[in-house]
Amino acid sequence: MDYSNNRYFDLFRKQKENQYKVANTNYKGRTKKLVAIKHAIEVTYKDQIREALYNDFKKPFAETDLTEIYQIIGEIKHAKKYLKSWMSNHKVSTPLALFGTSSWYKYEPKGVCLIISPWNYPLNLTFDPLVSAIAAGNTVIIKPSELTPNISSVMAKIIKDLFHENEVALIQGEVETSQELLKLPFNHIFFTGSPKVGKIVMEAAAKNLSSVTLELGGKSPTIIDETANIKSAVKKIVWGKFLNNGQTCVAPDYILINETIKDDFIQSFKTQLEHFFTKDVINSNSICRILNSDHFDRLINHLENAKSKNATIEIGGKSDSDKNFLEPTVISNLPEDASLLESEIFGPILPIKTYKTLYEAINYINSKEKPLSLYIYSSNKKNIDFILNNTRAGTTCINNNLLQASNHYLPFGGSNNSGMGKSHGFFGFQEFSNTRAILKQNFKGFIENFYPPYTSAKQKLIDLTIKWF
Ligand SMILES: NC(=O)C1=CN([C@@H]2O[C@H](COP(=O)(O)OP(=O)(O)OC[C@H]3O[C@@H](n4cnc5c(N)ncnc54)[C@H](OP(=O)(O)O)[C@@H]3O)[C@@H](O)[C@H]2O)C=CC1
Ligand SMILES: CCCCCC(=O)O
Repeated sequence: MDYSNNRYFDLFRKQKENQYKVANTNYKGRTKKLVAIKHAIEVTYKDQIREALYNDFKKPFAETDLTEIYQIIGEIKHAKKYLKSWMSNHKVSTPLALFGTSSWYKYEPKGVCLIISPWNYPLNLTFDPLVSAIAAGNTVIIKPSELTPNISSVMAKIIKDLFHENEVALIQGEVETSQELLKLPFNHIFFTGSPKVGKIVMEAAAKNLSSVTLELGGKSPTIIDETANIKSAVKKIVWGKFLNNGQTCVAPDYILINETIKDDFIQSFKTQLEHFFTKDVINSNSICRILNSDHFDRLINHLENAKSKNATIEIGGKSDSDKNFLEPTVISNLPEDASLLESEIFGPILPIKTYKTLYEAINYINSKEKPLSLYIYSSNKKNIDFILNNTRAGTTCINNNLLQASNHYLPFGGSNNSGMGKSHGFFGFQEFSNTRAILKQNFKGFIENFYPPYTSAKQKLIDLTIKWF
């Protein structure tokens, strides 16, 4: 296939020519690169990162520190701690029939990789896979979102500071840039974004049989049963829902609550919201803005759709289009065809559905696509086990939310429509590695007894081997 007319082919070719030099960097060399990234984001560029994300969509410094910078530092510390083991030869047992051989497997780099990342946690969701890719010994081309230009420019500076373009390069650009890059025969593509675009990426990857990791989104349900500690559940859900103003892939998308505790939940929710953001939410410095007018309009359309179907606005509902601001809003009595119950909300609106029995709640969840996250608030182990055993999800938190995305020992990712492949820690390292099996013939063993010609004596030996070994 001739890629020479592709405007990024020259860069791709340089990385391809450089891939074995990068691949053969030892443990110390790879951790040195990771430590350089850690220093850049927690010292050299920290203020620029904070300012850039504030200028992109008023992300509070505290949230930048916690959900962007800290997440990457944790990922790097984790990789540093375990990379030597991950990179080692992993010996395996030898079956008797293969007597005379020894076997092991090792993780080898996939080669030249592409990372396409979204706008909502741009540093975290670009550098987290980058840490895994570097730990696994790959070269990387990065295409961040055009929708957060300030942080993309800072990330470009960091990458240019630390890497030659034949190892890691960041290309700023629009959708057309992604589409042009997707035509190239990358060894692996790590995409984070919507299921809609995930399908486009997977289709493009198929043309070159590039392997993919798809970190997608979806409607993450939160079940609250009658045994839940309501006050505790509300505090966690208000935090998880309005962190990044609901623009979080693992945010609780909607609530399924036992009908007997709905009113208590609403009352407690109102109190908690005021405690976090005061009554004057629009001027709170503890909540970011909706990214842009497109997303603002999308959310207002959801609200108008709900009102047109006589849904109940339990909390909030006020907006200010000049500031892309929508109050944290809780809505109940939504009909099944309400748009809020159909597409991922990705913003500060929380639909509430009541249920009579757990079966009803589980059947509703299973009528939808498999979610990225499923949350359970309950103090009844039987209920918790029943939900876990009768639903499917990429990740789950019990009596909390979001935290499963911050434990580097856990695999992070979706299932089917919410994604494929996993990231974070060892799982991210594996995504950017090919597991190579190796068997070595050390001395004469059994196997040559089964070579042709197949005499009756050999057939007897084969029968014995199958029966006993
Ligand atoms: N599983 C996870 O870890 C996460 C999943 N998500 C999901 O991502 C979505 C929100 O992020 P968002 O950025 O809006 O997602 P999009 O899918 O719209 O965009 C993701 C990336 O793909 C690029 N892109 C957009 N359209 C195309 C196209 N037609 N061809 C090639 N590339 C394209 C975007 O570029 P540009 O922005 O420049 O247009 C961006 O870099 C939500 O669904 C959310 O659930 C978000 C965070 C984490
Ligand atoms: C708390 C950090 C979450 C990052 C990925 C997301 O849910 O969008």
